[in-house]
Amino acid sequence: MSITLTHTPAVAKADEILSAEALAFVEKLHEKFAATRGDLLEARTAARAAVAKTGTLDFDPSTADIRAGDWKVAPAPAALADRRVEITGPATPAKMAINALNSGAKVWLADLEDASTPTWHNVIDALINLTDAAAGTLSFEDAGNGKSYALRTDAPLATVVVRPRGWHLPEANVLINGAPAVGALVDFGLHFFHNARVLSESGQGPFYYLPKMESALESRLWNEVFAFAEAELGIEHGTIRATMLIETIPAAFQMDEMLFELRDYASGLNAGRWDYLFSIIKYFRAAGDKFIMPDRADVAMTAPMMRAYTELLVQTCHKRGAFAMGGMAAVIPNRREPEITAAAFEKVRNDKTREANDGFDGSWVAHPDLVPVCVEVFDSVLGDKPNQIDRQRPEVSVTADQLLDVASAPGTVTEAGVNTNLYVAVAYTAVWLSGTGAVAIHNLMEDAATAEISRSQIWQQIRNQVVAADTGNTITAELVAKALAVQVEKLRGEVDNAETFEKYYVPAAELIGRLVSGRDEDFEDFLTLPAYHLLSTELVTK
Ligand SMILES: CC(=O)SCCNC(=O)CCNC(=O)[C@H](O)C(C)(C)COP(=O)(O)OP(=O)(O)OC[C@H]1O[C@@H](n2cnc3c(N)ncnc32)[C@H](O)[C@@H]1OP(=O)(O)O
Ligand SMILES: O=CC(=O)O
Ligand SMILES: [Mg+2]
Repeated sequence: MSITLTHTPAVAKADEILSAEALAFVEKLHEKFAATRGDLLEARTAARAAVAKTGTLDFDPSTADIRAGDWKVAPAPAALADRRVEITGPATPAKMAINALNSGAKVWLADLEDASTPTWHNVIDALINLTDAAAGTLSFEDAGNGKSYALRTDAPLATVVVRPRGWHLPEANVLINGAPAVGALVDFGLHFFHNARVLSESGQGPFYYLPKMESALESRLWNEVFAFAEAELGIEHGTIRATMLIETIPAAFQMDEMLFELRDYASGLNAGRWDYLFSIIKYFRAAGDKFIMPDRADVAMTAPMMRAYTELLVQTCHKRGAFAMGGMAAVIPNRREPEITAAAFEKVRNDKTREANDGFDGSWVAHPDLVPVCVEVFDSVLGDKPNQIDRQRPEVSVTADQLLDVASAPGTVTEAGVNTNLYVAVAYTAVWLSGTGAVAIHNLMEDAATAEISRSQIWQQIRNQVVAADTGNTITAELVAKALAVQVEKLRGEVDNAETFEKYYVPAAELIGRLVSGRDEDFEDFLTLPAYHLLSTELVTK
């Protein structure tokens, strides 16, 4: 094996993160696990192809004993016993990390995934910030406005739970035997190497959120990675805790199995609603009318299929002694516009109230100003208790048909929805290419998961010749091409800087134009794969 860095990022302390010992550890992880990861990615394609043939999915009879068995996951460590509010956000720039740690949330999901563009600079700066946070030394001076940021000492900081990249993403700046490294193993490996011991000794721990998994075998791979990593660094077995996102449709059929595979490490499951919707569209994109998703703005968590998903998640988690974590309401406040903030608070309060009443143990917010809203709701349901894991849901009985009941979701497909999707998909992709992985667009948080819905919906609508409810027009490739041109011109008018527009918006529009075509050969498994190719070749953002 040989490991090579193609660039050294211009970040202070990069050399410490990329020390020879740390890189040797990452190399070992690759040696042992990269091939299995490759096989599992191929298995994803085969699994989806099987579903495309039958047009359905079901619980696996061969794992019925795991679903019926009486077993529990490892107990929660004290630092993760109360997760009533979790703030999510990127770990770079450092000011965002500090704002999240200081926000009053119990947990900070430090995101190297949906909310992060994996430029080499971002990856390394995030890892440096996380390492400084673990050491308690993180601080930041904003050169733009002179504002200083420091970790608060008057109240507890949020417990850090790091979300590495999903299994699919490569890391082009680390070559192992000449091939790009696995992004997830770079993120996890470097974070664990530098922080596992210091976090464990300070009453926290090496805690992770695991995204976008599609099968229990992928959880098994993480289990093996964790056991190996602990043994390699002399950390006690079972120190790591992992919360898995249930954000793909095949994973919804394997919640028990995924917890079982990671039972020494599992802390809970999270209902990652945005990627979940994307995954349903992706899986059933060519399966006809039964699976046509209404406009993104219409799909609510109260839709029958989303109720089935969240009810099953809470029931499964609590049966196994695991946390059930709620998801993200995408509305965000605006400090300059009180009416928008009031509307966001109201929507988030409703969303969290439903979750807390359903039995979730806590939930996510995207912005510091939403922390008190979520706390208030969960306080009122939890009372003195740190969580409600003891609340069993024996009355819940969810079937495969209910999980797949897209047809009963209220809402329609409209041309207005197509236009919004095109606008958002291009604008988000451009911002992503410029190095920022989450952005507010029209008072909604947009990240990789929400943008995936936007672009995949249009592909599905073209492919299935959906008729728009507002205009009566059939959504065709030609109609979308014209609509895209209009949205791109709108964006051109809104972006002040012509150079920025040419550099990021033009390639973003070209990419989205291809991805939405409705042709099989243009549907990419993840928007971020071709976008990352652009990033690491043509844009070469370091
Ligand atoms: C589908 C999923 O996976 S959801 C999880 C992944 N997505 C995310 O994590 C998105 C998290 N949220 C964000 O990134 C941001 O809130 C955005 C991009 C949506 C909006 O950010 P901004 O436009 O900067 O919001 P705004 O101007 O209101 O921010 C006010 C302050 O709060 C800070 N802030 C906003 N959101 C966050 C956050 N999530 N974490 C930490 N600080 C934050 C800003 O940095 C800013 O700080 P400052 O006053 O010190 O400069
Ligand atoms: O990661 C969360 C999601 O909703 O996607
Ligand atoms: Mg997600």
